[in-house]
Amino acid sequence: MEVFYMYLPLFIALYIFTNHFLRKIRNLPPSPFPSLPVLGHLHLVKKPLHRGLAKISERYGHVLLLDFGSRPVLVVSSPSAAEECLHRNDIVFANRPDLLAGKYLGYNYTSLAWSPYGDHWRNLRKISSLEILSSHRLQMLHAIRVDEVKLLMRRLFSASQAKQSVDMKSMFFEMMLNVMMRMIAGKRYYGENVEEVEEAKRFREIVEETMKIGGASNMGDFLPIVRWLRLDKMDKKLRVLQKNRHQFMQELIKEFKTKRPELPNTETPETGEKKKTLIEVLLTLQEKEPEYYKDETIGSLMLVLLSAGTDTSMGTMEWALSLMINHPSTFKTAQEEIDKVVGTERLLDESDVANLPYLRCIINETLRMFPPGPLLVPHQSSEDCTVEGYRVPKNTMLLVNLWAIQNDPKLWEDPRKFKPERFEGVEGTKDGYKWMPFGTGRRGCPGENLAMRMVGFGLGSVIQCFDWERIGEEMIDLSEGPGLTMPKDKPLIANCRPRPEIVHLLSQI
Ligand code: HEM
Repeated sequence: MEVFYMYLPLFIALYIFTNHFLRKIRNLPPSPFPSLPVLGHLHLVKKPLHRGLAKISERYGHVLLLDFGSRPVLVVSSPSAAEECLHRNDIVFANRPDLLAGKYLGYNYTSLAWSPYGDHWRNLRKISSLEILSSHRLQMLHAIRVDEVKLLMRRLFSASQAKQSVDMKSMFFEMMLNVMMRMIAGKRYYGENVEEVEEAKRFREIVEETMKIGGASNMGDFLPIVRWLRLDKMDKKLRVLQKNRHQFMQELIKEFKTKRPELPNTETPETGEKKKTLIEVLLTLQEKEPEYYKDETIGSLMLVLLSAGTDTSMGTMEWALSLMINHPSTFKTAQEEIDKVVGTERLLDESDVANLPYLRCIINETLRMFPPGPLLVPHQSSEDCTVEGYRVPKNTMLLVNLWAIQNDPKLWEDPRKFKPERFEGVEGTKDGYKWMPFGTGRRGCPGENLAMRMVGFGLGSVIQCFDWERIGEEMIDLSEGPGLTMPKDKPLIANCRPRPEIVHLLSQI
């Protein structure tokens, strides 16, 4: 035994060096030295993950193969490498890794966001695209978004009359949740005559917890020993969270099945077409194919859309308004643009956003600096492939460091400066994978159209109707908090004053 301990350091050193040289011989992408037994490169990776990985890439290169414990992880942080993965090798990388989050929150890898590339995923994606996220559907459900933006304006107006500061994180969240819930299940949680406060609180906690622990930074995913010894309690946390999520959705489905709420204004006047919510469509499909469209499948799809749609869009509006309050001249330019295009005799409508290029530049710049998916959602290779000449083995997890690409000083002048003007004339183009906050390719975000409409509409309206001020001398704190969707560390609390020229419109809402 003594001899074993004597030679242990030698064995470890031998393992590390052999491993390192074998990588070169096998033409694998570069990786920092050393990769330790058991830990791999985890000792080098600091949180938040996107920043920690950006530091490593700065030093070792924009295509890296890291060992997260026992799991090989390809980290790419340049537009050309991202293009190779998400365009040239799009199908190869269209899988998701088998992380704990996908096991628990993704209904054993069967939900839209976690399911492997294949027929089941294609079907879920088709249903969500056709039945809720297509331009046609979005147009049909336009009235819901108008209602909810008006409700937000009314609430802000009342708060300003009462000289109260407003918590814009909550305000935007509540608006987004109402929009999503009404489009999905014809139900709202906030507003006058709504008695669902407890349910809304429950769902908010569910979304917050999902974004906190639902990602790719759980140690148990990489170090089996952590799971076996239950050192990070992650299995338990995820199991409890999933129980709550599942229960919430099943109650919603049950309520819908027993009451089948009559939705107001369910026909489009122009076509007479019925405005079905997603849950109605899914329950109709269930009648035809009960084996496939189980309550669990229906709940899982609604959960993915609700969680993916609410936090991301809300966060973008919150960051954008925070940035503008810190940059009053940008805010003024946006307000002047709205006054010129929309005027002060009517409220801004979603359709106006197409004619407000500066507002769109502000949104693009916010998504560049604070992308809600800084590492996208992890992908995984389904077979061997090559990236920038290196061999990437099957079952390698892929992290595209979008944050690093979108904040790279070699690609962007003064990347940490808020300069919406940089998007003038080029906005809307993907510009060679330099800017892709919604990802791209087969697994790219299916909600981009809805998100851009809602963010533009919500943000444009708060700019048109109110002037904004900080609550104290200090600038709005722009620190990032922990969590999947890059939340602000501290919620945005601010004062709003209705603009005198718009008061007549606000008092009529
Ligand atoms: C500002 C708002 C949003 C941003 C920045 C955003 C961004 C993203 C990103 C980066 C991904 C991962 C892409 C990849 O893995 O390559 C994604 C996936 C996804 N997003 Fe969004 N998203 C937003 C809003 C929405 C909305 C409103 C919905 C729907 C209601 C939605 C539904 C989804 C779904 C279902 C996926 C998983 C797709 C799949 O795995 O096939 N997102 N989103």
